[in-house]
Amino acid sequence: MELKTRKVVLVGTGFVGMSYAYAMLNQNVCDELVLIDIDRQRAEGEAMDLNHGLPFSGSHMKIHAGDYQDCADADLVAICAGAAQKPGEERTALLHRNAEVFRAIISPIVSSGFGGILLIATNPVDIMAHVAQTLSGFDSCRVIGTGTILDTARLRYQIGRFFRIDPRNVHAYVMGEHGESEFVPWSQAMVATKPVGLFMGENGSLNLGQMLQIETEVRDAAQKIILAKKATYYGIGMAMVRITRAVLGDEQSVLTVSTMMRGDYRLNQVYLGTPCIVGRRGVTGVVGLPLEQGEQAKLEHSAQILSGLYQGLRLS
Ligand SMILES: NC(=O)C1=CN([C@@H]2O[C@H](COP(=O)(O)OP(=O)(O)OC[C@H]3O[C@@H](n4cnc5c(N)ncnc54)[C@H](O)[C@@H]3O)[C@@H](O)[C@H]2O)C=CC1
Ligand SMILES: CC(=O)C(=O)O
Repeated sequence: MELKTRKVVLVGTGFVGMSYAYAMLNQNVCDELVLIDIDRQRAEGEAMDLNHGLPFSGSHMKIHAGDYQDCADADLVAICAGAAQKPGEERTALLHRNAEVFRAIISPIVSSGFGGILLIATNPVDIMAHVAQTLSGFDSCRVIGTGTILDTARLRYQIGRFFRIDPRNVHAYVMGEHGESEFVPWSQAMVATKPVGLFMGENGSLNLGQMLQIETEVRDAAQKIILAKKATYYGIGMAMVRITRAVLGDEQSVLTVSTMMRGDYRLNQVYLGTPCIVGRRGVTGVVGLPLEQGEQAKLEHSAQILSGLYQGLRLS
């Protein structure tokens, strides 16, 4: 019996796209990786460069530049195409430019007959995932935004550093918009199974002021990196690989991706970041955390901002 190959198409071979591709190669995540960019020459050059790393990787991945017809039999299409923030610019300032980019990209993906999962990283990612879902007409479970997975990684890293604990043993989430209105539901933050407020590490326990400081550092991390080196890409590239692995391996992993709320947290018809169950069929469930009243209000505030911006596009 012939084994089914795992095929991924990447649209947008800039900083984020190529960090994703490089991590995909190093982690040997799929059998075929196709690179698409409006700048075909760039996609071809990137494919050549990655192929020259194959002899060092232990991977047999087939990597090549392609076009939208390649989406027809792909398991997952990842989109990182579009404009990125300049120093001081908010993610939401990119909305209209990137909505135009998506009008050009989504239609040929759909026309190819693509039946897999769409993974969106382009900012502002929650609204861009919603735009992709509307333009494609796909069931929302098949259209996933990277949401707050990167912010959550930044949070886990910061809490781990404070307590000198492996971040993989920190279970805490950033929820809401991947942007200014995101927040940490501290009532749900644990080290191992112990609430973060009760945990004692080498530096003692985490007080409210320190929690606020960590939350602010997480929220401002992107601006700080963009000011220092123009763009952020390694973290998001690896986060996208994590989501891709969950989909291709049908892992049913809990990841803070952006998905359409359908009555979850008493919210409807808005994409935002929340812990979700991710597998072969995309998002198969939203993990409903018992948020405190103030945390629920922050989530609703985030939803209101995202919903207003999406509706301003007048797509449907
Ligand atoms: N979700 C997240 O957590 C993160 C999202 N991002 C976002 O990812 C996006 C990409 O960022 P970078 O890679 O740094 O930008 P970049 O400018 O390096 O790359 C963008 C690529 O998109 C391509 N492109 C533009 N229009 C296209 C079209 N119509 N069809 C095909 N390709 C097209 C460009 O040729 C370029 O290669 C930005 O929107 C950025 O804000 C960046 C970091 C984290
Ligand atoms: C650029 C961006 O969205 C981030 O690094 O969080």
